[in-house]
Amino acid sequence: MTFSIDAGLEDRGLELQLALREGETVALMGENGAGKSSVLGLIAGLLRADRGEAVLDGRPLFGPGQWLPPHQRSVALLSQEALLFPQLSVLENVAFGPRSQGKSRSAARAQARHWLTEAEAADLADRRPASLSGGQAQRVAIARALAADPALLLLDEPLAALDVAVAPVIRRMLRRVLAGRRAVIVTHDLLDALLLADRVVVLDNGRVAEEGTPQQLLARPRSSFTAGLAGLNLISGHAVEGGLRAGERSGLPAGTVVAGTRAGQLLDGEPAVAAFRPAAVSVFTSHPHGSPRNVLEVIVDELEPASGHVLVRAGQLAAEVTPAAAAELGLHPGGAAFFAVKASEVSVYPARTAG
Ligand SMILES: Nc1ncnc2c1ncn2[C@@H]1O[C@H](COP(=O)(O)OP(=O)(O)OP(=O)(O)O)[C@@H](O)[C@H]1O
Repeated sequence: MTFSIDAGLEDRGLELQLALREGETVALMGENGAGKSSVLGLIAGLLRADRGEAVLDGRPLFGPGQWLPPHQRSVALLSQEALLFPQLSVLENVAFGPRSQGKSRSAARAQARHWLTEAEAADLADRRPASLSGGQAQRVAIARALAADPALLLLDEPLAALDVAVAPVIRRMLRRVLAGRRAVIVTHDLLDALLLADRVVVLDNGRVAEEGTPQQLLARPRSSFTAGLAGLNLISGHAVEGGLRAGERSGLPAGTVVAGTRAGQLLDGEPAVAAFRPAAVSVFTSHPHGSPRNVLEVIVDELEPASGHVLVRAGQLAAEVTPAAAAELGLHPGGAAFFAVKASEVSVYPARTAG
């Protein structure tokens, strides 16, 4: 029992392959505009692909000459906003799915009560949507999505519109109901990925840039997006003996070689990345000649307070210094600086996941 999609949608720049195992929850992440919501739209049947197909448990959702309308797909889409039917009670909202699948009124209601209980919203059964808080409405929306017994659940930033105080409670509930369930969750939040997903797929410009367990991506990020989540500096380029020759997209002067320690199988000339912690970077305002370290000349973009430290941002790089050091060095946006990092602090590994 699997789900797979291999499809393209030209005017959104989408071109992707994605497959889910039985019971697997995948977090779809990436910068704004990377195409995450469009992928959900294709799967749910709100958008039509220009090419390709999607198959859910052996049934084509769409493909050459095939098109299943959204309500026949056994796919439920939950968005940021709960979008409940305002004229129906909470119980009727949740019973709507089973009822339209032909269940009797009493069976549909029993199923609705079950899922309201699962979503920790049983006490809201008789309320009208207009009287619910954002968190309560989202619980009801989750119960409604599950009550339809979808073969695939799609969640588009389900916690994004919620109060910061409510989101953790709903996240915990989602963790329980998503366990062992096949789902795709679009999120910007690392916590959602860590707590809700078995696997993370990172989209960049409509294509899969990277994938792995949340732990794998955080330990060895391969895109600027995941490096940002992991709080690491990332330089992309090609492996050379003893390190990495920075590529054009690194923002470093052409030909810059960053010395580092190889992690994993890597051949010279292979696309690779170098990763290091901002805390491993020492900052100087004049060139630290004679240093055995990598020395990168940068222009400071901004200084950002970060829990007891100051993050010195320069292009795609960051260094962590103490507030006293930032003051002493006279660092300021637009000023030149040198970032020095020991080769032993720099991990160099393949830019692509093996396999
Ligand atoms: N209704 C639309 N009509 C045409 N193009 C759209 C529409 N919505 C999004 N796009 C374009 O499709 C591409 C993918 O957008 P999409 O909303 O899927 O990305 P996303 O990763 O979900 O972004 P975000 O994190 O900002 O929600 C972008 O180039 C976007 O400008």
